[in-house]
Amino acid sequence: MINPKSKIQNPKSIVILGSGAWGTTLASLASKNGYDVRLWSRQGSVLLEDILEGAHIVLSAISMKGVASVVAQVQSLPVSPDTIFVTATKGLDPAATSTPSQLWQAAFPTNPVVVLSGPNLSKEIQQGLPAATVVASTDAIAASSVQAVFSSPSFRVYTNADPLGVELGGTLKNVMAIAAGTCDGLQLGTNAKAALLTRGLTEIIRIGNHWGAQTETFYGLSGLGDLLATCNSSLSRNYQVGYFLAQGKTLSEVLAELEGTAEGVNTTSVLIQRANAKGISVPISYQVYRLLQGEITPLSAVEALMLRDSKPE
Ligand SMILES: NC(=O)C1=CN([C@@H]2O[C@H](COP(=O)(O)OP(=O)(O)OC[C@H]3O[C@@H](n4cnc5c(N)ncnc54)[C@H](OP(=O)(O)O)[C@@H]3O)[C@@H](O)[C@H]2O)C=CC1
Ligand SMILES: O=C(CO)COP(=O)(O)O
Repeated sequence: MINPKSKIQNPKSIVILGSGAWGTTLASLASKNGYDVRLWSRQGSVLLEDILEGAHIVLSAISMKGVASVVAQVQSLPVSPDTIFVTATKGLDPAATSTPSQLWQAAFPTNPVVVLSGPNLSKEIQQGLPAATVVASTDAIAASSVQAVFSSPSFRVYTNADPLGVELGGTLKNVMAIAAGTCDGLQLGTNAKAALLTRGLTEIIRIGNHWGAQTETFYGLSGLGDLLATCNSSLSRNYQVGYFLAQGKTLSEVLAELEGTAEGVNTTSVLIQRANAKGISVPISYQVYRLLQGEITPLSAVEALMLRDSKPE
């Protein structure tokens, strides 16, 4: 349902929370478009309350582990009811099995909330390579406003009215990226990779539908698009986790050497918790879970998937 509650049609002032790889990249895109962009980090000297003053758009690029606490901090401060919140986090909250946009919307029930997600490896975007993304909201005006902030000749932004589907596509593909990295690390070949990604997408859609997202969203940029990008790129931290596990490293060794956040590790646990509670079949995610828990080797995960009971596609 379209719920046009946004009153800001021409935002000028953008605050970006989180100065990691993605927050910095998005700040640069909006700055190049002439917006007044303020980047906040918990390690910086500027107070959150000062930086938020007068913000038309507040975009969170905080990794999942920090989202709930940052939401609570922002909620304790005076924020205009017209401020548009944008979330670019690709994770699931362990405590509530909520998505980041659900956390923001619960804290700010009358503000517009927009999800930004797509096949967006930040290093490529920083190099000015062409890319596309999706901004999704039940508030069409808010989504269009955010589209204008980030659109450029090298960054094509589409709107979408299924924020949950867009958000879950970007989040759940991280589990498959760990599986894909493992597949490549074991040198299982192109057929295996194609089978993995195709069945992985089926699994993502099954979970997404159960959660309330629309099937067609997962065939778009934020679903299939991000699945292809992340599962085929050594730039992806989630892919790297799988790849190095297949090389025989332990998860702690891999995470110690990893540059930035691999959200898929936590997402896998939250997903399995939810799938078990709701009785959803998630065979690939379950093997990723067991691999991350150190319960099985990469090769035995492959064997477990291949030896499942025969079934129709
Ligand atoms: N990098 C990419 O290519 C893309 C990333 N994303 C998603 O964006 C999110 C961020 O990713 P990325 O920027 O790469 O990750 P990074 O690890 O580079 O940055 C994470 C950011 O979150 C901040 N943060 C973490 N915990 C807290 C907290 N408790 N309070 C305040 N700030 C906190 C970090 O602050 P500090 O530096 O102080 O620790 C840092 O600014 C992830 O969900 C990721 O999946 C989405 C698309 C592309
Ligand atoms: O989400 C991403 C690309 O769309 C980034 O992937 P990683 O978090 O695995 O690096």
